[in-house]
Amino acid sequence: MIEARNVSRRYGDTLVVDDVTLKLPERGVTSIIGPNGAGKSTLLSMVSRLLPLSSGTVLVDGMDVTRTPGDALARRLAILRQDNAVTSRLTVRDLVTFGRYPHSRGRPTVEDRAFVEGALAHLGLEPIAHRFLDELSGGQRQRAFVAMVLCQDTHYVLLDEPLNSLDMKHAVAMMKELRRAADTLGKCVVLVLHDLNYASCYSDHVVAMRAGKVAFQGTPEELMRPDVLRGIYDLDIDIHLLDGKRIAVHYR
Ligand SMILES: Nc1ncnc2c1ncn2[C@@H]1O[C@H](COP(=O)(O)OP(=O)(O)OP(=O)(O)O)[C@@H](O)[C@H]1O
Repeated sequence: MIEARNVSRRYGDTLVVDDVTLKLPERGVTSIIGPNGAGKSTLLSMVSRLLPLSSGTVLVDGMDVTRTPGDALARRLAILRQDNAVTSRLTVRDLVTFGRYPHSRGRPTVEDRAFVEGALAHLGLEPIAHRFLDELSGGQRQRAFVAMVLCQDTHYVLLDEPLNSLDMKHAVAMMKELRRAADTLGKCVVLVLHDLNYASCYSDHVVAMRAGKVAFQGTPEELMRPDVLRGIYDLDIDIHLLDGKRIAVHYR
């Protein structure tokens, strides 16, 4: 389980994550939503130790992330960051193979290669596996990075805005792939999302952040109510029931 205890992060005098205490479900898909600047990425970065905590503790399966050796954490938890710049010239297959590093240490086995080919196939990357990352569109590159993260085959899969740059077809395919990872492989998938309707249709649990604090936690059904959403976004959002799913409409 991922557990944050009184976690804060400050920049100068500004608290951007403010005393957050939170337990994330051990399995399934959890979406973190909330307005720009609410602290979602900062929280995810602290959970994955990309960013030091100003105070508090993050535990992953009881291990304090600040004291756990990097390789031990990398075998339990993988993260897709928002800024996926790569400087060296890598092909898609090289990048995805790199995801196996915590297991292969740079010497991929037959099993590692099978994971790579599986991840390429699941994300529809086979036709472009030989292409260099700097020859790809934004959405193709985003899918390659997600494949790298999934290839790490960790129990905890953290993704900061995985739908960035994806068209509707690829966004739906990505969410189905993440659901598959949760449902058939039993993983814990945690993602930062801006689109409420993807959060509503594909999550088991939703955490909403606002101004550095957890403003709401619950099921999509509990989230998708105009009064709850107004409290998170300061916006009038209508909810419509469509095929049993709650759909938000905010255009007026
Ligand atoms: N290096 C930094 N120095 C100063 N302030 C920062 C730094 N990084 C982030 N912040 C501030 O911390 C706050 C939280 O940022 P964060 O990226 O966690 O928000 P977010 O909820 O992920 O937002 P978005 O939806 O826009 O991606 C913002 O006000 C941001 O300006």
